[in-house]
Amino acid sequence: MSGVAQPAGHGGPGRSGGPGAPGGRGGAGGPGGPGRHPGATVSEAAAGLRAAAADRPLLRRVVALFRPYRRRVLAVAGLILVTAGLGVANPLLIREIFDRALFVSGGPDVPLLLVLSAIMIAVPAVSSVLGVVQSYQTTYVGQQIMRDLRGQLFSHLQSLSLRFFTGTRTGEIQSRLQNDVGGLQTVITDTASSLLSNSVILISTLIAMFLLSWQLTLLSLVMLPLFVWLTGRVGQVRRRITSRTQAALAEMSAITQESLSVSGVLLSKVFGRQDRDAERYHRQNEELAALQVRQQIVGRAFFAVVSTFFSITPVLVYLVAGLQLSHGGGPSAGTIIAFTTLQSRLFMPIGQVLQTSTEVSSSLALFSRVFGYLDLRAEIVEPDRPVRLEPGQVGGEVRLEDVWFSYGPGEGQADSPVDDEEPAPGPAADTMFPISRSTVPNSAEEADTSGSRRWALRGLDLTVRPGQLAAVVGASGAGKTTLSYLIPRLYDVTSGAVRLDGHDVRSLSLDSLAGAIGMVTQETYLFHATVRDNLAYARPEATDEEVVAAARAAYIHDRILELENGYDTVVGERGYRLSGGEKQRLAIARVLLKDPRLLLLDEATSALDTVSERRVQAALEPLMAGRTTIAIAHRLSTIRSADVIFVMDAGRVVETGTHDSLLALNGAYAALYEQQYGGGLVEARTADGFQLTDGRVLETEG
Ligand SMILES: Nc1ncnc2c1ncn2[C@@H]1O[C@H](COP(=O)(O)OP(=O)(O)OP(=O)(O)O)[C@@H](O)[C@H]1O
Repeated sequence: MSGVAQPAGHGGPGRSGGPGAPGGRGGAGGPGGPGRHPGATVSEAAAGLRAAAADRPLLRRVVALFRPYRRRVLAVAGLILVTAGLGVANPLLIREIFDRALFVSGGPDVPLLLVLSAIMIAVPAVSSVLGVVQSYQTTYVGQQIMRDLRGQLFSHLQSLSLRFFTGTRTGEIQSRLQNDVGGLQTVITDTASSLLSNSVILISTLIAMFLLSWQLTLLSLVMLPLFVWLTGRVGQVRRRITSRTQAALAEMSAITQESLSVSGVLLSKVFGRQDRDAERYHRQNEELAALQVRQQIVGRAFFAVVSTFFSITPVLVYLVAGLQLSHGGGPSAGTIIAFTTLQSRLFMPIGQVLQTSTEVSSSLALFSRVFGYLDLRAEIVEPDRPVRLEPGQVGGEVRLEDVWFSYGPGEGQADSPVDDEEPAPGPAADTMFPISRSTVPNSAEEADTSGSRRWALRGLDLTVRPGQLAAVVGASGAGKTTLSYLIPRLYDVTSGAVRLDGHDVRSLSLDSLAGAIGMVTQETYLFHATVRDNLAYARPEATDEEVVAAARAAYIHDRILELENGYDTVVGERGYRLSGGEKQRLAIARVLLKDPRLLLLDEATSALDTVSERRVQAALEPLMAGRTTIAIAHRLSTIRSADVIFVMDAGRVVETGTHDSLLALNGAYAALYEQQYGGGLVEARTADGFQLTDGRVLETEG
């Protein structure tokens, strides 16, 4: 079976990077993924760098992101070279001013002083203007790349099957889209340009210093190893704290998503677990606050050390220059001033280059997390030359042939490594879905004992002819919903085939397949938008009259008119302002508007009260008319009027027939009819009782 997969070795989806991570350049926690324990540091950082070096393909991929913007990138590089180079001009000019214009025999050379001063004013002014242009270009390129990545990621995630979404926490997906991609912004805009500009500053400063005095330059470099060591150490500590900060941020975002969503709030209120959720949140919150304090302090301590170096090194230069002068040689006053000015330009770039190099591995980790999502293999893909079903020509025959389906080795885990997955059957033509029988047990017993897979469907065969109403009945967990998911390819079969009008659904174009099928699921999802927009989602080009006609047919029109703003009323996210039955009727109207040839209906009566139940039932009648309907049936009337009933048990169809023929069989269906429908007395079970077939209602207590 194929599956969406995440390349092994990258941080799991449970952790997110965060641009909010203070002090960090949005770096993630290194290739091992954040959230690692503090402890090993030098070897850890070294391993990170080795991993980064080994990650050539990743680097190439990162570089490829810049390709569409290469002209701008080149322009930025040019600007960086110029501005960083200009930086050494002023210190050198200082020497000229001191030695040639100010302190010369016969008094200052005023004309030269004016010329040099004018140049000294012009250089920083030009440099600043170029700096602004450079910032604009860098930010622009960074933002474009982020936009591209976000767009790609969003579209790609949309193309993934339900398997991915059932196996991944929503908070985590959001975190990758926002925090990880967001975290890359600083990496893209800052890391590369800061590496380049600091390198240029460093090299140009060193050259200028050597030109002024090689002896004093060597003296300045004596302190360097200590400085390098210290910077590296601080970098490691900061990186470790950043990793933990990101882990805390990701956890907090997942907790927020879980406990502050409508369903989450409902659940915690009903179970009285708000305190526990709050405590979990507070724990992470506290850790985050403590980590941020540490991060600030480490950063501050680092700058304290850097400024101490700044203060100390000129003193050394003065001392050595004094010694040289007392022996009759030594530099001029202008040289000393120019030299110490240059010196101050030396340490900051060294520190930043070192810091950037440790951040490179973090940045790569962040990239690999984003690429990890982009690399998740879309399970549901179109063949190269898909068959298009023209809307008017769909007959509506559905056939399942020896269908086996498992939610996967990881029980719905979308991001298990690719290697663990079996190869997907290549979708091409109808006859091109050979499944190695070795992957499919010969019998359910074999499947049971193999232990490696739980089969939700085991060798299902069924045919629903065009225009038929097929009822699927069976105990909870029998596989009814799963069966309905395979027809619109929300999942692909593990083996066997699902055919629509004789075409394997895997050979059809995805939009024509979606166009042919309408689905009313157990849980109705409504967007945070107006009633009209929610209805028109099915067919954006529908006229107002068509929308109203669909609502009327679904017996929801009058209720809509009672709402505050009628069709323009905004229904809350997930439609919480409407009752379950009203939402179902809206969902029915939505599908009516779409007018699909094939209807998949999950009749969820247990969430309705008896009054809504009757209304929904009335709404369903026009919906089922004139199309092939496969109903996961909970209403006796649906079952009785069905042309064919499939009785499912443990992933198999155990009986097939009409109501009468199945009763005569006196098997599983007859037992279900007796138990669930009181031998024909009960029409449907609802949240508050039983709807009886003679129209009466039996309310259960409580
Ligand atoms: N996303 C999933 N991941 C793993 N297993 C799943 C998933 N969804 C369903 N299952 C399992 O597959 C089996 C069939 O489930 P399915 O939802 O199709 O049953 P059902 O007959 O529709 O039940 P119900 O009437 O309660 O809705 C069950 O054992 C269920 O636990």
